[in-house]
Amino acid sequence: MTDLIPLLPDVEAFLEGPLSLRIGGGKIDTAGSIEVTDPSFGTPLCTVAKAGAAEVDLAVAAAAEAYEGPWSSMTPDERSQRIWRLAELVDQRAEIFGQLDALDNGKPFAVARDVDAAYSARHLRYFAGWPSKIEGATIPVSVPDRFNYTRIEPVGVCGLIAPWNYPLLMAVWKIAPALAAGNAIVMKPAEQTPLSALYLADLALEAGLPEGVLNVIPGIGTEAGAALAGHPGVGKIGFTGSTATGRRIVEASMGNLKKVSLELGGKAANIVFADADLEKAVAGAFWALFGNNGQSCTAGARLYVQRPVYDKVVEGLAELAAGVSVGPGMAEAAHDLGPVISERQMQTVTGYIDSGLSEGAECIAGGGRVGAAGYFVAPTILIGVTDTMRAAREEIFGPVLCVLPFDDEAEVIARANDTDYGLAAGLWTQDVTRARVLAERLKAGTIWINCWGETDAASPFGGMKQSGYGREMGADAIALYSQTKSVWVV
Ligand SMILES: NC(=O)C1=CN([C@@H]2O[C@H](COP(=O)(O)OP(=O)(O)OC[C@H]3O[C@@H](n4cnc5c(N)ncnc54)[C@H](OP(=O)(O)O)[C@@H]3O)[C@@H](O)[C@H]2O)C=CC1
Ligand SMILES: CCCCCC/C=C/C(=O)O
Repeated sequence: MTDLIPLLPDVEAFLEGPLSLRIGGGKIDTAGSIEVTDPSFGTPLCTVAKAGAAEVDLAVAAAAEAYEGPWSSMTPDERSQRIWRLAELVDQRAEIFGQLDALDNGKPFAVARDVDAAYSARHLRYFAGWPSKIEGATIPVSVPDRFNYTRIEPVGVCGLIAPWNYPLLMAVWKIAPALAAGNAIVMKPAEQTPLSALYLADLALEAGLPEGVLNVIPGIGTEAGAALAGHPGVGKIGFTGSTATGRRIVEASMGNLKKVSLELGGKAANIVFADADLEKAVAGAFWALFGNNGQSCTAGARLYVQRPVYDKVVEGLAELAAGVSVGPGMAEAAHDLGPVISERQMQTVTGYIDSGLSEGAECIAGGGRVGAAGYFVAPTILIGVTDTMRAAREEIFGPVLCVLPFDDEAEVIARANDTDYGLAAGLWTQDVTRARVLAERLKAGTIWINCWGETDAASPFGGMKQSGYGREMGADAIALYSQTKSVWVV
């Protein structure tokens, strides 16, 4: 029997509910509900309200009212102060957020608190600085006796759709710039992980955001998500999730031609050259995939290793895999990884392992489910993989690393780019010229050189090709949630 961290009284009270929709500053109950599962045990965790199309209408109306009313009439400084205050509250309640994400996502509590919650607070703080810096320009037009300038204005109501892999952080990646640009929000968290977003909506009121500025409506993607994406009152959708769902969102958005930004799937190539600092490269490549249990769009899923160091790298990876500990999100004992998100995801992931093995790959670590309770998959390393195998081409989104040897630079660039995705790529080398050339030639929105997974609220993040479009974070994220107006004066 695993000892579990006791629930904080605030978390117990929150889970007792009602876990209603947060709309217009109020709590709205619904006829239907979502049963949320604890993936660490595969048991029921709680029941939350489920938004349908009618509740999406309500939430969009509440957001529109808040946008037209108190939110737009605040000065940039007043908006800044409220976003900053929200950041402070996220920091102060990091333990609560940590427990909520550990419970419904399964990630280790310490990670949820020290990474997800801490980065979320930092993200909000960065964007809290923006409202007073969103500047238009005076334009040197060649029309005599005319003055032309631009205003950067909010879109209005933004629909934000989040995934389950970083429940709080992915929500905040969108909420923070959308608020900073002056928009009102309807956020739909993933059905598996609605808790931290609901709690954030309560904190937003405490931080002084006017009622209706941040509405949070748990619901099913094909119902509430689709209704939001198709809603004529929504001017912009910010989405993170699968490429397949991204396509559906674009289709649904066409009715009113709303702006859309998409942060989608990936199958990142991570390249270890023979001249790399191997100790760093092996550990870096290991956690590039196994961090967050492989459930990251940026996971370094295709590890290309130059042939002279291939055996040594494989040996190092296997040693690291043998030392990894897995456990329930709320386990008292420190551990590295939790379960995958759901029984369906566990089947998907183990299915990819089986498909790799049936196509001729060899498993040198892990290989399938761990235990009979909860959705645990052992960290799995496949060698003998070829570029054409399904496990090497498709996004697995779980703890499965494919290791592939290569000979020279031109070959590995071509193989790394031979994918429909283009979110991230990385390389390990001590040759600066090679690093510069690969940074140019790899077709991905983020390139990591001698590191992996670094992100910062100030640095743009997003994909090329079918990994999506639009850049979250930094000045680019403000542009995603703004529109430019040109004003002519006589
Ligand atoms: N890029 C990334 O970070 C992510 C990639 N994925 C990939 O997607 C695979 C499947 O995971 P899944 O959770 O189904 O991912 P989805 O892309 O379907 O889910 C992401 C979000 O989109 C919502 N959604 C689903 N269908 C629609 C729709 N038609 N219109 C609007 N919103 C919708 C979901 O709602 P709900 O879940 O409530 O139904 C969820 O909030 C994973 O195995 C992984 O490969 C998944 C998550 C994140
Ligand atoms: C601690 C920061 C992790 C950010 C990882 C980025 C992944 C995004 C995604 O999976 O959507």
